[in-house]
Amino acid sequence: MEKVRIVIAGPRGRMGKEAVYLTGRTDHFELVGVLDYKHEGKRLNELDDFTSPAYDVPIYTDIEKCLQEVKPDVLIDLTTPEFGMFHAKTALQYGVRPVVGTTGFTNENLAELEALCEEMDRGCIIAPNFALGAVLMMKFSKLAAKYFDDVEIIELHHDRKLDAPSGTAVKTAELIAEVRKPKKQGHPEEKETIQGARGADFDGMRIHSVRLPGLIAHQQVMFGADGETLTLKHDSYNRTSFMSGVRFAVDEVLKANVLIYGLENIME
Ligand SMILES: NC(=O)c1ccc[n+]([C@@H]2O[C@H](COP(=O)([O-])OP(=O)(O)OC[C@H]3O[C@@H](n4cnc5c(N)ncnc54)[C@H](O)[C@@H]3O)[C@@H](O)[C@H]2O)c1
Ligand SMILES: O=C(O)C1=N[C@H](C(=O)O)CCC1
Repeated sequence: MEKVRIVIAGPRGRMGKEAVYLTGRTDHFELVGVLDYKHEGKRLNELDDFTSPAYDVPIYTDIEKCLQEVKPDVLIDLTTPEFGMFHAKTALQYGVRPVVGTTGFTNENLAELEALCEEMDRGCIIAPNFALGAVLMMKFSKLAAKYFDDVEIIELHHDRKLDAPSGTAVKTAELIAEVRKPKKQGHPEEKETIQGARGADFDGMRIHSVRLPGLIAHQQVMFGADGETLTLKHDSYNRTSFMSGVRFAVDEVLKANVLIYGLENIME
């Protein structure tokens, strides 16, 4: 089997580091370079967390130079929305398929990438959550929303997280909105005595974001009806939990020539 040539953007980050280790333990993956905003000209294995010879690859700060020199098949981005968008666009323009875990993309970003995939005849996967259990929680939430119109999403993350609500919560709300009868929840005359008490409003349903040290990534989707509640809950206790989804996405993006937003679209 030919190896998949991979570049990782954000290799020193919490997720990027796990993705680098994933390439080290996956026989058909080959890390061929990384993209950082510093350390140009160094080799990744010169840095403390990556001393294995498997990580003797160049560090680039210029994406175009990186793509021209190492010619990857796939670029995995785990950075920030601003750079994630720039990396995904540039990769597609070079015929390289992006797998993006970075969250915080706007609908305009998604539309732009969708058009670029079509123009370049290349796939791109944007996965707000790579944990397979979290994807199932989202799928089950959509199923439950056919029967329950009242729902609140409570997402809980570590306190280093930049975006709120989480990409997972937004995606869950979007999936629910596809099937839920439109409804403004709560009492029609309810008033917040402290601003934000009822959370963010998405199509009349509420999203609550909790940020605490000690947490990694967690979500509860709570449905209510007369005399009953149904709670769907997922917890990631470490970042290795995301890596089977990253491996799956890399294998799938090679077969794709369109934008895939969410692993639920390719998980049967
Ligand atoms: N899809 C998922 O399953 C999933 C899981 C966890 C986190 N995330 C998302 O992934 C992203 C990263 O999360 P994290 O916890 O690893 O954050 P982090 O802050 O630990 O890592 C981000 C890394 O990006 C690097 N970076 C910033 N600008 C860069 C640039 N221009 N070029 C190259 N590297 C650059 C930073 O140096 C940093 O190391 C966030 O958007 C987060 O929401 C997604
Ligand atoms: O740690 C993060 O940041 C995470 N972000 C994703 C999101 O925004 O949904 C997925 C889980 C971890």
